[in-house]
Amino acid sequence: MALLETDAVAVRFGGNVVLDNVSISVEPGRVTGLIGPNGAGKTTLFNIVTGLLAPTHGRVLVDGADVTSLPPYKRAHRGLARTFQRLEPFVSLSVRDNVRVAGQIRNAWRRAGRIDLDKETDRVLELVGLAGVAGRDVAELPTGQARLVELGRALMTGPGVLLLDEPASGQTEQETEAFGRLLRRLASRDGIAICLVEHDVGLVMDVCSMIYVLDYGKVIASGPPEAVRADPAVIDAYLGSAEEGAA
Ligand SMILES: Nc1ncnc2c1ncn2[C@@H]1O[C@H](COP(=O)(O)OP(=O)(O)OP(=O)(O)O)[C@@H](O)[C@H]1O
Repeated sequence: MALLETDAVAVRFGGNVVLDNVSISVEPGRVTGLIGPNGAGKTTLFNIVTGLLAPTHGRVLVDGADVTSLPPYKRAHRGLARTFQRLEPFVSLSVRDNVRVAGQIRNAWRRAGRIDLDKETDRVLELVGLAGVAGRDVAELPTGQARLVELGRALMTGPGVLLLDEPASGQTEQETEAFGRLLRRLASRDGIAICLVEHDVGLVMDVCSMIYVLDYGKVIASGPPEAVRADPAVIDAYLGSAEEGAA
């Protein structure tokens, strides 16, 4: 069963329809891709899912429950976590403290099942590959590693659903390969339902078992990577130029 669903979500800004009848399902244990050209509405959909923006129509369901009218923090309590396209680390803190602070917040929410902060911080830093730079000031890190700090913070909340907005941008090729392995592991081993917005088509095709393609706010295709990659409408709207750009 899907852990996250959007049901016929639509949003309009003034007269501008930015999302139209968007229904997606994100299942635990899988990486689900959300791709499409710039301005297609991917970040807007994340904003609706996390509660930063209210849809004009439609619903957001987490584990079958309608959360459409819940504020962002209540959705976070239900296991939604997100990283942002624009990095927003706490620049005055070390890598370790950036990650640890998210665990403090988690412990403040959950009376039962509080985590051992130091132990969990160590585990997450190791998992995302930042143990070697834990003491560094986060402002000194290159973008690729700074993105891992964001991922580490999201993981400290113990998410059931993880929404990642262009997490590989600014990563080197090697970093992206390691990142792909990490995403697969988070899904298959920890059972997290991951939704990945990413312009690195190679990464998306590699890690996703299901992909939705948005164009001008509409889902124009969905399915496994092979089917999406071969779909003429997708090639026309996005993959032709995205893959040329990446080559
Ligand atoms: N608050 C807002 N008010 C008005 N228009 C907005 C607002 N937020 C987003 N838009 C518009 O909605 C459209 C979708 O933007 P969005 O950022 O969701 O696209 P995207 O698919 O994430 O693009 P990218 O790949 O460039 O990140 C764009 O045309 C954008 O200008």
